[in-house]
Amino acid sequence: MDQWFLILVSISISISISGLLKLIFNRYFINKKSARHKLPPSPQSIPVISNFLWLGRISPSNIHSTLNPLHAKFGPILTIYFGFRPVIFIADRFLAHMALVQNGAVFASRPPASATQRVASSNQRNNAAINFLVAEMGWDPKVWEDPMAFKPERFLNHENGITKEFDITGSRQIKMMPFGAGRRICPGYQLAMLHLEYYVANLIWRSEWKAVDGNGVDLSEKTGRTAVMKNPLQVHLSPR
Ligand code: HEM
Repeated sequence: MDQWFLILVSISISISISGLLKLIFNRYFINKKSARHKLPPSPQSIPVISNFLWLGRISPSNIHSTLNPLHAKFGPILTIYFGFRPVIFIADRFLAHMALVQNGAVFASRPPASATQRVASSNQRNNAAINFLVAEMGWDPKVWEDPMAFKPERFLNHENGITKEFDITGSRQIKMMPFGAGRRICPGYQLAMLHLEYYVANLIWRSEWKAVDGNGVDLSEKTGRTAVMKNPLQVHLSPR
């Protein structure tokens, strides 16, 4: 009986070890060789250990501080392995337009929702998840003058003396993409825009707003699960 038990345990251990070795071999030798020309650059890392460390290092609250230096070094598109899964990060609006609008059909599939993928709009091609760093695009000073300032008039386009609404769908070029872009753009974006405008217009129409200390509104933000006001707005509200 004892002998059979030992034999069974030895067989299970051998199978587990060979499975693990095969996974590592595939990931580091076969996949890397065939994917070298396909996947964007990736930071050098200690095999296996670093892959799992990224899982803890990149979270919604520190995604920008972790990725910014990597983008500065490797460019606007890079690959990070989360465990054995390649995750591609795109921080450039031209690349986003190329992927989501010009090649929309190729990038139209989606993975199941998970914490990191909720950070930004994401797609999946084969086994690689692709994340678009939408906040980076919306803060680009090359596109937006003084991007953090409250200037609602920047969303109005003037063409041949005619004022046109800003194209939030990014169909011609992406300047910001709060609703995604291309084939899988949020189908509720028009309803959402209407609702938001209606909501804000009513708040202003029905009530007078005065900052408590008489100062202006502080638009600086901090990141938690989502971006929130660093110094929350305190106001005196009175009916008009
Ligand atoms: C301010 C409000 C809203 C924002 C910022 C927003 C943003 C988004 C974003 C970023 C996506 C993902 C796009 C992508 O994967 O590339 C999305 C998807 C989606 N949104 Fe919205 N959304 C809003 C309101 C709404 C409303 C009001 C509806 C429905 C009435 C809606 C329905 C959907 C659906 C069904 C999808 C999935 C589309 C797909 O995967 O093909 N959204 N939204």
